[in-house]
Amino acid sequence: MTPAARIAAAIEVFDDIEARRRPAADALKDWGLAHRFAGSKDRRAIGDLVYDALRRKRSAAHAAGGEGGRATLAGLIAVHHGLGLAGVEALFSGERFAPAPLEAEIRAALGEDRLAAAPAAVRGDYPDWLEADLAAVFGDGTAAEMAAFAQAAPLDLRANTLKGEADAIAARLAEELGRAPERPELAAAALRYGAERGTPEPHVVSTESYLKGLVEIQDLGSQLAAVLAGARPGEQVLDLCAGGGGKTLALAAAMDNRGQIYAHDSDRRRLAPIHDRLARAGVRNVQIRTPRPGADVLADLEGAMDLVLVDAPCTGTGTWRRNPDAKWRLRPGSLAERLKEQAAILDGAVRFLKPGGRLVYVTCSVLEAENGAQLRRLAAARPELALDDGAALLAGDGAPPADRVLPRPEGLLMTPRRTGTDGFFVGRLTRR
Ligand SMILES: C[S@@+](CC[C@H](N)C(=O)[O-])C[C@H]1O[C@@H](n2cnc3c(N)ncnc32)[C@H](O)[C@@H]1O
Repeated sequence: MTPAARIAAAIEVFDDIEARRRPAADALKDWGLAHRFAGSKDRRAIGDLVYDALRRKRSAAHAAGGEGGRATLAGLIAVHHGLGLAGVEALFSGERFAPAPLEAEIRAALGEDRLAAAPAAVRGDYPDWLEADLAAVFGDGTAAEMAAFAQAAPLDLRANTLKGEADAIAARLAEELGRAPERPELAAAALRYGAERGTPEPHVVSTESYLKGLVEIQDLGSQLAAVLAGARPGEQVLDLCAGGGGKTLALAAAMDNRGQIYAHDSDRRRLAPIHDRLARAGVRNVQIRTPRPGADVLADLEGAMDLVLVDAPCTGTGTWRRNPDAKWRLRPGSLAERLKEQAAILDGAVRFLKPGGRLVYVTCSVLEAENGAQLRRLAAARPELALDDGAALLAGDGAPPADRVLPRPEGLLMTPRRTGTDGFFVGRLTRR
């Protein structure tokens, strides 16, 4: 397919996502099934365009003075991909399989610099209803912080130190993929393949390193959240919302397989992949506590934990680089639901702490209501808990330097702009 034909396909898929309010992955899959002539390179390029257009939906459409797939793709290519009006006109040629020539209004808008004077929510590509929440956290930096959420995310890996040295694992992966990973300075075990337009993401999951459990796919922010949890060899640790076990595996590596981790999730289907992942990674200090109807499967852990990790269900605003369609689907009602769940989980987590035990709370959200406000509420309701600030968290081994995170009174925030990660909040309370 020509570059112009790929853009025409991206416009079609984008409009399908918008019209039917469906996940981007489903719309792309359907397009692929209906256009079997398109090769894998074409499908990937179309997918990249669609995801990029979703990340920059507001700013791109605004720059092109319209809305919908045509305006958004035209604005994306002119402004964000740097091709300018002439570059877009060459692609929107109306020739076979290319998009039809630009409407006069789009051409006129692209001839101006409409973004410079646009409101922060347009420049930063986020929904208006979150303006106050985001400004409360980022202040004047809101548009810049959120613009970083509109960039494509790298592929981050964690070298599994239970199976080898990070340097040796990086070298092996470089050989298998014919491309050396970067080594982000913020975590000793982190490996990274940057997202470069036009360069396909390496197929890590088919490498021997991956199949043998030498590497896990995990955003650097998630890796750092596990480091900041501060699990030490020999401790008793409850991973209360373990899901597929991303943080469980990182905790086990930090503990060098010593001590005990109990991995639980209220949803047994979410927990299901953890069995294979633990085996592949050579983890031996995890007991999986699968929920059973009517049973308290964690009753014996009451008052016995050095560390309880609550990696809470959240709105996922921190993952908008990877899930840009979720950014536009999020509604106040779902935020309210997550807030209720988080409060209930936090309240329920306290019973497991032994005196001196730490409750570490993690979300992949940047919204204050889901983060600091939850911990302030819990600390006020439970005088036996002391709320630690961000500085205390950063004093631990392997923590990122203070100037790379946004310190908060109740913990700290990582963001794409500051930390080069997804958005993550980490806070900690200690039982007196
Ligand atoms: C952010 S995800 C966990 C991700 C996981 N820790 C990881 O690192 O891969 C949040 C998880 O919380 C679980 N969850 C929701 N409500 C819960 C509850 N009341 N108790 C325990 N887990 C819960 C969800 O099923 C979901 O798997």
